[in-house]
Amino acid sequence: MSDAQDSDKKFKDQDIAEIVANLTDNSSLAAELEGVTSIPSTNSLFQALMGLVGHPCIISSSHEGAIRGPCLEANPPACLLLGYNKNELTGMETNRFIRLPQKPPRIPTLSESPAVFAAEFVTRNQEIIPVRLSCCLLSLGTDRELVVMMAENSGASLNTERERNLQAWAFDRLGVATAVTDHRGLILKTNQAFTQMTGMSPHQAVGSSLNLHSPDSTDHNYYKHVWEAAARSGSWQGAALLHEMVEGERFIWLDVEHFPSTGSQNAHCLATLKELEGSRLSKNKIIHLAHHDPLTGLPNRVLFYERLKQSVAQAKRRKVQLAVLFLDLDNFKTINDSLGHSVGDKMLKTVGARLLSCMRAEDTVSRLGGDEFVVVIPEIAEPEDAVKVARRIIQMLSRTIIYEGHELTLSASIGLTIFPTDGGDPETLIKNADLAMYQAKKQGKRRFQLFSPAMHTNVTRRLIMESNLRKGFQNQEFVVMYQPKFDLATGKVGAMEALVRWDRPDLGMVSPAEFIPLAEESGLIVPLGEWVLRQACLTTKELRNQGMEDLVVSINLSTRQLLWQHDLASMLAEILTECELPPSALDLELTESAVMHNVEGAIGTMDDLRQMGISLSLDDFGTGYSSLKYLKRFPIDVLKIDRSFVKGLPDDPSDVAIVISIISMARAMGLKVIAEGVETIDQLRFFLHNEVDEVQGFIFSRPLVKSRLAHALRESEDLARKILFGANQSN
Ligand SMILES: Nc1nc2c(ncn2[C@@H]2O[C@H](COP(=O)(O)O[C@H]3[C@@H](O)[C@H](n4cnc5c(=O)[nH]c(N)nc54)O[C@@H]3COP(=O)(O)O)[C@@H](O)[C@H]2O)c(=O)[nH]1
Repeated sequence: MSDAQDSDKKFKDQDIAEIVANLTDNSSLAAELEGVTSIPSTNSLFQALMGLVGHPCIISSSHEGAIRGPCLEANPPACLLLGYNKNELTGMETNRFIRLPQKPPRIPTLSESPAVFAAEFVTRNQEIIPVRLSCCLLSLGTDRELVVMMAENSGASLNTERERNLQAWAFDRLGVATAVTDHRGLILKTNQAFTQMTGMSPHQAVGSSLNLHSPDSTDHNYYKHVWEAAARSGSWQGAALLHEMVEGERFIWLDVEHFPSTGSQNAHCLATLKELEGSRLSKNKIIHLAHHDPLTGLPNRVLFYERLKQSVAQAKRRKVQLAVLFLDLDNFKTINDSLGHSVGDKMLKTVGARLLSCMRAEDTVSRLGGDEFVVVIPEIAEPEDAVKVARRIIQMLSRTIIYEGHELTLSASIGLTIFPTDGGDPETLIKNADLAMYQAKKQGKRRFQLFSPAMHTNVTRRLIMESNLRKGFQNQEFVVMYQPKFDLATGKVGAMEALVRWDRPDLGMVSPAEFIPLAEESGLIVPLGEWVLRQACLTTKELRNQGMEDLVVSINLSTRQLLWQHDLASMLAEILTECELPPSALDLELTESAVMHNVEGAIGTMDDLRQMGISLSLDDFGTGYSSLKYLKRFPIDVLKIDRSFVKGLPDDPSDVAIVISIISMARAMGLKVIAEGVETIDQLRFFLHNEVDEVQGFIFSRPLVKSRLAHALRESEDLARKILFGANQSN
């Protein structure tokens, strides 16, 4: 028997009533519970109560009246907030997911009012969530004690309590059977309609999987395939066979929507289950529905695996080669987002039809979901045959499609694997084809790529680096350095740019150029970026307190932060308030490529930030699209000339021409101009002569560590004035 079960047994009914009353201030419920004499079992009542409390509730071991030891019980809201399922949380040391204040208050017993204090939850993805913990101590009679805690999220960005309650209430009363699951399909929360349909109580459901099978019960990995497909494509729809608790088997229509991870939160899924009435649909029709993509009519992921399995077995028997082509459309999301889903659907149907038209009857063309298609050629004489097919597909797809007045051009990236060289089983063949497709994308899209084993080494290296990056963040190995920007008119430091570094115990300082792209890809950029923002604002406040009253801090925002972090503005407002800084103390540097990634989305966020009073700089200007059409629309204050153009100054005529036109353009638009990467006195003269507002570069100062920063900034200011006025005079 586990600790948790052991301790549950020892709860007294009166204790439970008191816990509820203490934590939820619901004295009438407590009174009612005290009066109940025929409670079926204390354990089930306790479980029900834990499920009823809308806030995250946790029961942990205790030592000398403090929260210490493993977690014994956690309710669904706690699992949801922390990103773990119940089985994972039970038994986990509480200090892994709760950070207590340095001096936590004494935790009183049940007969007293609960202790209420600020603490932090650390989610599975290392996101820190500030919470208000209400705790009381429950003595088990012997020398054992437990702590019962209820958390309220104290983050400013959260909705009001009423809104949260309303959402929970609405979810529970939705007429459709619905479950929130983790990314693997483990249930975290269900509603009343779900209980009615499946016969599974919330207590039975949470922590387990849906009892779903393929309609013909043949595919044992059906559940896994469905959740994988939803994760890859954003959603999955199809028929399934539900094994119910009470009534046996039933056909249902399953719709799984994937809610992506934000880097600070794990991915979740929303599964809705609807009746598929057997009387109206024949079993054959249901089986067909379960195996075909409703949009294109092509075999879906389930049938594709089935066919690939058969083809591989046949190729083994006949000792022939087989080819798998994994195809992903290029920039499909942009088409969907900009022209709407009906245009997107039309494109997918066209792709399906075109693929079918260039394959033979014995080949399998299937849609795995989203914009992913796979082609299996069951027999080829040599790999070159598959290469020819890949070329034909690329050519065929690139023919223009006219739809509702839009002239659309499609392209795809294709990864190729050959059986038996690149894999002896369906899973390996498809995994390696996917890897090769990823390489084709990286190399510029609209191309194909044959798999090579070296791709694995690259991926493994990337995974190791990603895991090190996460560990490094947990172990606080990151530091922020600051590089001053000098006002050319006064020689004073008007601003400083915060630049993050990874100080690895084994390798020393690692440049952000190496780890920021990986942090972006893995989603770690969100918590890391927030940490940089907080550190930089705290440092700026300290410097302002030490006499640099108008100092501004520039902080780099990555693409992901700008475009996908929906709480960016509220998070910035929170940090500024916390650090007691006015918004004018903050300048955000956005790269041209980040902004161009999604122009409309970026402009929306930029407008919000500008309205808050935060200034915006366009970084690396000139290295990307440099579209004047867009530049005019961007709500920015500063244009930063990229150091790649500064490098050749003042001798390289192209650099001179580019930099002078950037400066005149910025002037015409009323923007401030900053030059970065200024290293030589000649470059400085050039910018003085061309009346640039500020410069940043090694000529005055390299990035500085935080200790003695005020002193170092003043020293660099003295040096700048000497060099500047010297440079001015010799001009
Ligand atoms: N999203 C985030 N990106 C960040 C963050 N911190 C840094 N970065 C980006 O990483 C890139 C590389 O930065 P770094 O190695 O820190 O290089 C900066 C300066 O050290 C360098 N610099 C400055 N002066 C000179 C010089 O005279 N010569 C020379 N060779 N290099 C110089 O330039 C980099 C600053 O570039 P920019 O941001 O374009 O102004 C870089 O792209 C950073 O943006 C972060 O926290 N988040």
